[in-house]
Amino acid sequence: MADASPRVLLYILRRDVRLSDNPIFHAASANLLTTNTYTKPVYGSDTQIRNDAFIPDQDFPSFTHLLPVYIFPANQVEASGFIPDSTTKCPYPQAQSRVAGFWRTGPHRAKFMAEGAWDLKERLQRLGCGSDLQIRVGKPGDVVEDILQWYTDEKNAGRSTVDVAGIWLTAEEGKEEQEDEADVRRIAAERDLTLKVWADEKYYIDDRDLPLHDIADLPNVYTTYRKSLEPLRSRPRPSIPAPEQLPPSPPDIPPQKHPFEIPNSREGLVDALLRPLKEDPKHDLQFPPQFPPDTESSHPFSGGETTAHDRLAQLISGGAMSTYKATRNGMVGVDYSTKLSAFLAQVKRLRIDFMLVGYITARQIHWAMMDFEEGKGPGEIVSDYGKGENDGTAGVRRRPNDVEPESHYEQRPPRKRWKGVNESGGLGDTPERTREVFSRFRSGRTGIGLIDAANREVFLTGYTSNRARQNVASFLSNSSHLGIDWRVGAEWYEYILVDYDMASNWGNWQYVAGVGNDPRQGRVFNPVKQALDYDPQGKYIKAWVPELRQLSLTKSVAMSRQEIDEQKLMGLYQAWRLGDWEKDRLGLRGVEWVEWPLVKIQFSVSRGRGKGVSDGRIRGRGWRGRGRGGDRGKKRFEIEEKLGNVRIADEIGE
Ligand SMILES: Cc1cc2nc3c(=O)[nH]c(=O)nc-3n(C[C@H](O)[C@H](O)[C@H](O)COP(=O)(O)OP(=O)(O)OC[C@H]3O[C@@H](n4cnc5c(N)ncnc54)[C@H](O)[C@@H]3O)c2cc1C
Repeated sequence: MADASPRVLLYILRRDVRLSDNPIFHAASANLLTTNTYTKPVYGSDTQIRNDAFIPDQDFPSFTHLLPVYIFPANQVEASGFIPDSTTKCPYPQAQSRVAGFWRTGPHRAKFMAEGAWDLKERLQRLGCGSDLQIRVGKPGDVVEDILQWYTDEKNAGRSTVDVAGIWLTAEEGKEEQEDEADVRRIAAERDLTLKVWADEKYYIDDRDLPLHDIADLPNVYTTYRKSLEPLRSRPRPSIPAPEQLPPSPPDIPPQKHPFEIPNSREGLVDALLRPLKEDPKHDLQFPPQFPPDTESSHPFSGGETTAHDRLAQLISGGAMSTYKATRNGMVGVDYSTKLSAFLAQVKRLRIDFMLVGYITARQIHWAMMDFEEGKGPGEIVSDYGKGENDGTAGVRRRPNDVEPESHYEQRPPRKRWKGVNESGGLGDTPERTREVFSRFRSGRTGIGLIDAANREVFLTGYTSNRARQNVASFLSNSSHLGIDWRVGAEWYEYILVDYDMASNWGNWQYVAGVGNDPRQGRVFNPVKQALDYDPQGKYIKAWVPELRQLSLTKSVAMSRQEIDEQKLMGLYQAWRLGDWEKDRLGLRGVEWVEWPLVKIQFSVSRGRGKGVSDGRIRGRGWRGRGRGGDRGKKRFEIEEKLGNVRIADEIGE
């Protein structure tokens, strides 16, 4: 006779917090099929299933129940907010960064993660098969140990009949994640339990389809690698549909171990994550940015698989996906770029690949675009519907993503010297002064309009465009500007970004700071020139630096003809360049970031052979980058830069 004891499979979720395109949930659902407790779901006719990924094999333990557990890892997310009694000490060290001591997860991402976990909990509950997500906090090894020990104790005491059948989790290659995995592996071995670490099934292009035999064959340059994979449209494997049934949660569920308590609402979860951040004055700035009136966040989304798919549908049916190539360098509004990064980023990821995985997968985005290109599904009113790959969808497939493992950044030989926040970088700098400068940088009070707008935006919303990030990273790390240790900037971004991803963040910072795999060295962004190019009417700067909103940027040149006043524009880009009369009028006389900017960039726009400036970009001699040559003749301004012997970059990567 079959053993009637419930046999529970423990599934430790990491950054695979979604129901669809999730190989483990799919396999657990397939396990139901093999144990014939329910009828096989009928999937849409075009949906192929990744048979080779999840057909139960001999490694699969037999189980009757599934216990999905999502853990807020205590080394990355501050756990003390889950302790209701403020006199009890948290058993874990504070989750702070190594160089500058920031919290590793700031308020925007903490909220997004809580929302995402809660969304999955509700999605599982809505299946109506008794499945549910358990949320825990701690070191993953400790949480697994506690769960297993609790079942052993309960069984020994005759209070439960549940046996643990095995543990499943997905592989991750970050250093910390590998240590967690090693802990779980050891614990499973000590208890003679089956552990299955699932191979990564979630990349845009599956490992098995890469044209490489060995990681050593990987080109150093991203573009070379990407070209080796063209055409991208034919590459990804089908994604996996969401299961319609799962094994139920076990009858007995271990509680969260003392001293932590898990709130039983989404709001409670958000509060617990935010409490330590609110209570710690250390990261308070003297002048923290305030949300400007009438400015809207470019990233108004909540976390989770549900919102991710809503956003994807909206991008396709609203046409933004098709216009992506033309708009992706924008900075104002929700639709100039996809804003999918935060949904994708809830996974740590290491190797070079195209996109990240979390609440939604790159494959899912790809297949939604394929449907659109082939005239299936939503988007009928968009002109490109059914007409194959267009510039926009091709552009999304090609987003660059050259990354490097977090563990490597400290091992890189220092090719440059930077100012340090804890000790001098050996440049005659003092840490106190560097901290002061860095504090003004974070507050958006450097005096450089584009940088200040970007830093205020990211502080207030957790998001800023790729264009802005490139400028900010260059401004902080480059010796022509602030020359501060780029790792401090990367840690700040780790804290503040809603879409922080280890690989994308550290990889991009390395790249911009000139310590990455970049065939061209010595890139410096001139944020004034960049503002001219990408914010020619000052809309972005005015949105986030409201002190400058009343600055009129036009002048009359003839009856009823207005022209951009380049002197005023230069004043918007660097307020120290405003005349005293204008400063008085705007109430900016004596204001630190106006009168004493951290950097003065000598940059002028002088009339060339042509005349006037249109509402488009102003271009200068020697201009490189977007639309190279295409606008020649339309705008005739000459731009003089006096940044010394440095190369000015317009574009990073592609
Ligand atoms: C200094 C710096 C730090 C960054 N930190 C992060 C980070 O922590 N997390 C993160 O996801 N992105 C990071 N980026 C990359 C990029 O800025 C964001 O991915 C992008 O702005 C997110 O907006 P989006 O989803 O609308 O992008 P889209 O332009 O719509 O691009 C689509 C997707 O492609 C990927 N992508 C786009 N650009 C890049 C890029 N340059 N590098 C890597 N992936 C890219 C993202 O997954 C993005 O969602 C960083 C860039 C810089 C310069």
